Amino acid sequence: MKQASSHISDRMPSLNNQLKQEVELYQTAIDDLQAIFDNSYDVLYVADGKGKTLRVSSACQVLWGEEPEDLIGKSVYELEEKGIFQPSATRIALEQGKKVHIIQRTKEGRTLMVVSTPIRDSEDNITRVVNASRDMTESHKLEEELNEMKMLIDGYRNQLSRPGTNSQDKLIYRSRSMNDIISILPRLGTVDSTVLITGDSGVGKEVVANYIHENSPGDDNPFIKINCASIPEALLESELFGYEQGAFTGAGKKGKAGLFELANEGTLFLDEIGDMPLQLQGKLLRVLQEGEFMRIGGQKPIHVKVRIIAATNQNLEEKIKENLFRRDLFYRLNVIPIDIPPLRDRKEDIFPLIQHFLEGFSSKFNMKKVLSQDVINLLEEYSWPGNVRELKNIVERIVVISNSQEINLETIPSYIKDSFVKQKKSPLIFHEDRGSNGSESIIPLKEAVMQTESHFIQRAARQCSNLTQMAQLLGVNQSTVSRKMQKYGLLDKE
Ligand SMILES: Nc1ncnc2c1ncn2[C@@H]1O[C@H](COP(=O)(O)OP(=O)(O)OP(=O)(O)O)[C@@H](O)[C@H]1O
Repeated sequence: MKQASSHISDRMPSLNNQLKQEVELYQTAIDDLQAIFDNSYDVLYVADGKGKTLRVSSACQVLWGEEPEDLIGKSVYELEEKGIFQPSATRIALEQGKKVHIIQRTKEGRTLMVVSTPIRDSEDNITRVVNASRDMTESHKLEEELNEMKMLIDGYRNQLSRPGTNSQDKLIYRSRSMNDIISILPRLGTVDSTVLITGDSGVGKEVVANYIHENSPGDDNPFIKINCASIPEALLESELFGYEQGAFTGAGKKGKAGLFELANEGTLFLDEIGDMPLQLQGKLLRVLQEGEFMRIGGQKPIHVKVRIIAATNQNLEEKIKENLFRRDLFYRLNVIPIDIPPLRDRKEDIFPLIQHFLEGFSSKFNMKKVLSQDVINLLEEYSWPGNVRELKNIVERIVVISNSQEINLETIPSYIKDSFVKQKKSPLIFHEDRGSNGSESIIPLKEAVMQTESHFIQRAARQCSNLTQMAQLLGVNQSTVSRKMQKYGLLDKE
């Protein structure tokens, strides 16, 4: 025994040396591992089989806003509850007993992709969970921006395919009243003042709105239209202002940009503004005044620069009296009022419109159609309660149903012909005056001749664009037309 102990003591110096070397080796390995731990591209986080934090990279400060010493020793369950990270990858890996990939949000507002791997001992117990967390905040933001762009594109596509847009329609007019209106429109394109277009249904309010946009310098900026009467109130709000994710049951996962966002830097055409619900009128007024609004369920205001063109066929003053339209919104919209007269008050437009639609439908249906003079006279004298829309529909109808190349009176719907019978007036001659007792008044023949001349010259003037055409139509020479126009005060005074 004595011999043996002396033998060990003989070897002590060399054993000490060996141990020292091994300790140094371990120390170097630990230092290397620590360096890898701290400098790995992913932030590493190690917990034990109960979820207690054992070790964490020094970069944890950036991701979770905590120093390593504040985390080490703490349970991941406790940290998750405090919202340091949500959800805990370690907890999920322990629950599922296998490697998991999750997206984690941190209290610092970061988005992490975490791969959590459980390590098992020889008896298959989980002794460690190693998490590698990668900061995805930037790429997540990019993804959100991409989604936003996709939504914008969807919105634009939606608008482009939305039925009822008629930006292809040319604006046709010859009357003085329309000429006065149209002449100011190009100037409106250069300013961003709000325009309110009023007029009966079908007079061409939307065509005028298109014209303003197309004749403005920013005509390639968005021009978005919405009909406030055709969409239920709840839907109208989300269409106009958009919503955040989860704002209401059925709201899309990613939220949605509204038309105000889509129309940014461009024009939003609010058709049938008179039908906008009161609650939304307030929200619209705020956008007009402050240039900002919030999406439904949103917290942060969104700034937009949108030019508003609104249109209505209702009497907004009346609606204000009935407390159905906000007076302050009316004033804010009515900066540039445009009132389009009904077609019956601008008969000079009827013939060029007929010609325009006749050409359009003839070429659309691949037919060559002309109207008889009787038909033209009748259509010119009709009162067009549905205005240009009705005229367009009638022209389409008679082009389609007439068998012959020349469209004659038989093809005209009877309600148009009957309207003259009811009024006891002939579309082919001037209106008959009635005396105070209701009987037809007799006027001197000379005056009757003058009235007839004046009437037919006016009618020819509506159909023709120059004196030569008028002379041809009336079967006289140009100087006669000119002289008679002067006589009846029908020449432009300008
Ligand atoms: N001056 C015009 N020139 C050519 N087409 C016109 C003109 N005015 C109206 N139209 C046509 O008549 C139809 C009705 O016009 P529009 O939709 O602009 O009327 P609106 O006043 O906006 O009607 P509503 O009040 O019912 O919305 C459209 O097909 C349009 O293209």
